[in-house]
This record gives sequence, structure tokens and C-alpha cells, in this order.
Amino acid sequence: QPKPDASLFSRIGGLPMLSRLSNQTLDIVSKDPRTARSFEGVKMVTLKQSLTNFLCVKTGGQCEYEGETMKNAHADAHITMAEFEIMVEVLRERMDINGVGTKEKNELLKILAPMKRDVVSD
Ligand code: HEM
Repeated sequence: QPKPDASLFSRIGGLPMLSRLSNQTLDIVSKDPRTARSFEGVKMVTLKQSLTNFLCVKTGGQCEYEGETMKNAHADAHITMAEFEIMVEVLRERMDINGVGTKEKNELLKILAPMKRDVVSD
């Protein structure tokens, strides 16, 4: 059992859980007709890896994220608020399905929520 003061990264289940959540979320949103348009022509294997590393760093794991800022990564796609909310909802559902604890789920969502202002530009 992880200690109560362990990082969110380790409490959530480390890289195996973060990569599962990234892969599943991206598989779903890249096929959902409400969000698919932004992912056309995007190398999904690379994006899954990059999102996993990003989440690793943001939750306190020992990873290197060498990708773009959230603003730069999403500027060209002109992501809407509706698209952002769908992706967060899909991630929330994947966390439930994969057995992430309520506390850990809410902590991750709280980390991601303020990124809306950088991701959404339309
Ligand atoms: C809090 C929410 C989000 C986070 C944390 C996030 C995170 C990321 C990360 C880490 C990358 C990789 C950047 C790089 O490697 O340089 C990325 C790229 C991308 N994201 Fe997001 N993203 C979010 C929301 C969204 C939404 C809502 C959409 C569309 C529905 C989206 C579509 C994309 C696309 C298409 C790329 C690839 C851009 C490219 O390769 O040109 N993202 N995102």
C-alpha cells in the first residue's frame, strides 16, 4: 500500500496506469465524431507517449516531458470548450473504469482543469 503522503503519481498507479489512461482516452476521443477532427493526421503513438510523460511530470513522477507548452500544442487546432469538456469527461470515465480512487481522480482533474485556458482557443 502506498503511503498517504506519496505522490499522486505513485498513488494513481505510476506509468502503467498513466499510459493506460492516456491510450484509452486518446483512442476514444480520436474516434468520437464530436472530437475526432483535431486528431486527423496526428501520430497517435507519439501523442499517447507524450501525454503519458506530461501526466507523469504533472503528478510528480520522475519523467521528462519535452513536448510543447499546452498553448502551443493546441493553438492550431482551435479547440473548443465543448471539445475540452468531452475529453475531460472521457478521462474521468476511464479513471472510474480502471479503478482509480476518488481522491486521486479528483486530484488529477484539479491539475488539468486550469489548463483549459491554454488548450481552448475557440
Ligand atoms: C487538459 C486537457 C489536455 C491535456 C493535458 C493535453 C495534453 C497534450 C499533450 C501533452 C500534447 C503533446 C504535445 C507535444 O508533444 O508537443 C497534446 C497534443 C495534442 N492535443 Fe492535447 N491535451 C488536452 C486537451 C486536448 C483536447 C480537448 C483536444 C482535442 C479535442 C486535444 C488535442 C490534441 C492534439 C490534436 C494534439 C497533437 C498536436 C500535434 O501533434 O500537432 N488536446 N495534448
